[in-house]
Amino acid sequence: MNDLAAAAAAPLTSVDGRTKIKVRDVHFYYNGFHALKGVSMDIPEKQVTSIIGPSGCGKSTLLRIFNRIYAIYPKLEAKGSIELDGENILDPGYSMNRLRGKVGMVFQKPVPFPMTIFENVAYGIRHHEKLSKPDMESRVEQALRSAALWDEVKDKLKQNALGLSGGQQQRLCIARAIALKPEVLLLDEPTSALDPIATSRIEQLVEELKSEFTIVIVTHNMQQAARVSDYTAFMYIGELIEFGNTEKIFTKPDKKQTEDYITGRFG
Ligand SMILES: Nc1ncnc2c1ncn2[C@@H]1O[C@H](COP(=O)(O)OP(=O)(O)OP(=O)(O)O)[C@@H](O)[C@H]1O
Repeated sequence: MNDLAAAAAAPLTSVDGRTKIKVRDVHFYYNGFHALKGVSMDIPEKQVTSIIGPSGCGKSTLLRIFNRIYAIYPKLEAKGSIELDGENILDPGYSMNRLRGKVGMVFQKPVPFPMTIFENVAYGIRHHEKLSKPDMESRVEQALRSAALWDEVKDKLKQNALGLSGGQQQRLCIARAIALKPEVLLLDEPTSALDPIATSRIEQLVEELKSEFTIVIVTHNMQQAARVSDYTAFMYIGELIEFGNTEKIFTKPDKKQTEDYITGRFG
């Protein structure tokens, strides 16, 4: 590796505490289109890291690489390395099942399965583990409690999940992800379809969940990034421009592009 390549592969900043995901010189191609260009960063364990930047800059692409969801599509290609606890998840030898067990994902639009509230949470667990009925019940309860939904649904676990409000459905999707006991939780604009009250509920939940999970959140909402995250990554046209402590990024960023974006001068 020459000096330039080494500099590109180095993290833009180191983080306090332990690194959970080490991203190094990651490039991503959609059918030849170069969507991520040499992204490197360290994502700290049990902290919230947000990814911000204008539309099309590659936020969701980066997030989706963390659970290799692209692997289900032909002609999509990732290069570089993403070490999760020291092992490269981009290595084809890293099993998809193992990765899905360690990294959970919640999407922009809540997508509950058309089944009961209980089954929505139990369904995924059954694919990974064989639990007795009481163990399953307590696991579902625990996941719903962690997702701050238990009190609202405990008397209607047998009702169809599609009858819940949008905010409740999103918390159900979070419960479904948590129930598999992942170590990393990826949230792709989890509140963009929600009203302000449901949004603030999810933000509060993210704050609570970080004691147990490493959280990476993509958001269009800069106030949200400032409120919920410990670290922020600012991306622009496929490149990581700046990564650092959220307070610093929002008050004293090093790069002019970051400052222009957070002060609303572009994007
Ligand atoms: N399936 C795809 N096929 C081809 N190009 C794609 C595909 N998905 C995304 N892209 C392109 O890759 C780039 C990054 O897209 P991505 O969705 O990661 O951006 P984003 O920052 O998450 O955008 P937004 O904030 O609008 O959701 C964009 O130029 C986009 O047009």
